[in-house]
Amino acid sequence: MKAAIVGGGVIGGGWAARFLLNGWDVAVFDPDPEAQRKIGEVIENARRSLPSLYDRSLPEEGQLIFHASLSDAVQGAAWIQESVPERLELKHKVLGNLTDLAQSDAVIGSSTSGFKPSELNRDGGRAIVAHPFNPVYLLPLVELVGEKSETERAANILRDIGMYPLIVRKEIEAHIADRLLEAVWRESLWLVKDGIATTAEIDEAIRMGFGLRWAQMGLFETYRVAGGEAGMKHFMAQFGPALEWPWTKLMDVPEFTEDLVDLIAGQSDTQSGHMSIRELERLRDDNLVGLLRSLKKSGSGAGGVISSHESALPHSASASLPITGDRQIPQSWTDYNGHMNEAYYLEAGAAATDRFMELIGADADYVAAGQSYFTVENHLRYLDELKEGERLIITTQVLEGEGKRMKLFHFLKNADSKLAATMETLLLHVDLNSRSSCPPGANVASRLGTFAAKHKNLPLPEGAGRYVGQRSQVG
Ligand SMILES: NC(=O)C1=CN([C@@H]2O[C@H](COP(=O)(O)OP(=O)(O)OC[C@H]3O[C@@H](n4cnc5c(N)ncnc54)[C@H](O)[C@@H]3O)[C@@H](O)[C@H]2O)C=CC1
Ligand SMILES: C[N+](C)(C)CC(=O)CC(=O)[O-]
Repeated sequence: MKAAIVGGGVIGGGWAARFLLNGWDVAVFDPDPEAQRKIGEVIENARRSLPSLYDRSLPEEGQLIFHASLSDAVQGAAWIQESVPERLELKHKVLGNLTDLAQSDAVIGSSTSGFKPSELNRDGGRAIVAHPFNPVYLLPLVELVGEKSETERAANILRDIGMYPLIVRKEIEAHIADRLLEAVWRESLWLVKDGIATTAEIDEAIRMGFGLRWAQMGLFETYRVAGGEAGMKHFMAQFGPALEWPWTKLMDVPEFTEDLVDLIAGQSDTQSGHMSIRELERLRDDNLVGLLRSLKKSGSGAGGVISSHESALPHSASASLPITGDRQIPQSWTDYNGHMNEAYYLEAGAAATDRFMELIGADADYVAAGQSYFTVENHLRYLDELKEGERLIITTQVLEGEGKRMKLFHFLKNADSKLAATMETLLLHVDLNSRSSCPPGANVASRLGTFAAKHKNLPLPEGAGRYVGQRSQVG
């Protein structure tokens, strides 16, 4: 599949990375002579962060091509994303050209933060609004506005690349999220202008408090909980009157005088000027990956989107030993020594055991029906360093698979097939109701038996059966 990115700045670069890392070929058209360098840097950031959200590998990267002509860029594209600056006359010109050049079944999306489809298409265009959030390669939300069947078609494509399409029921300036953001932005500008708070203090007010809540429950669910046992009605009775006092400046907009711009830009330099924009982007991305990975555990908010995208990604396969893990090492798995922390070798090995259980039919349904395996012993050997962003591939050999016992040997290798660790793990089959060991069901026993019989012909892996501190036999 091919996507064409028209305008490759902050947002176009993010779109390019999102499509590319999900296996699409990407063609870019942007007259800026620096566009290739800038997009290259955004894609580098995306490569170190997006795959770290997943415990499976993403599809192989597509091809990235820069074109000097708009018609070459859009030729054969199934998705065309316009991300030129937010000026209506420019959007009209570009979207008009795109309507003429695009293949008839291509989705044409506009990244516009505020214009409505009826404004964008005034000169005969056929674009829908596909409004993303920065960084586009990590944040799933895309607000879709436009004709129903077109937005539904677009939503399916966006889900396939791990995004969360939110179809907006009626067109309105600034859609949903930017209306909310603008209210916070407007109030913040007043607080700085009136000398109430600095940019740094406002950012602390957000990130030390409600910013943390919003990522996992949003506004209404958070306030429902804040109403205590009496819930939303009590919350509204208690805080409703304050809306009329009012606490806020509502629609007043402070004039962007030179003084106000200097004040805000100066405070922002004091607050964050010690880091370059690229460094700030990497800090933001690492934090987002950590937050999103936590949300993934509970399936909350954007974490649920990543889990459902992950479950649609194919597992890697091999002819010899089964592949039970194929993933990128997230930055959050590394430690003060600059490599993957020992605890995460166990996490990766445990995930490989879970995957092997699925392969023999001891999957989520089997567990829900009351049977499972418990790990009773592990032996991990740390043989080589693994670094942030490296690919980790795990294969598994069955050493024993009879009756209640299942002994597995996981090989943890990097992309160059260098062995970084081994994990030998002994599990017992259990009845989850009685919490005691028992033989597995016939299907699981048979599938495990097939693996065990096949792997019996393989040599015993070097290191199998070792105890802690055993001296090396070599040399
Ligand atoms: N920056 C943000 O936080 C967000 C921006 N948006 C929207 O995305 C769109 C783009 O914004 P940014 O990426 O921030 O702007 P930007 O200024 O970073 O990038 C715009 C790019 O468009 C290119 N361009 C200008 N004229 C062009 C033309 N005729 N054909 C092709 N390329 C052209 C420029 O060279 C530049 O690289 C706007 O509509 C904006 O409202 C949406 C979500 C967030
Ligand atoms: C400031 N902005 C209106 C361009 C912001 C957006 O449109 C969305 C975002 O990523 O914050």
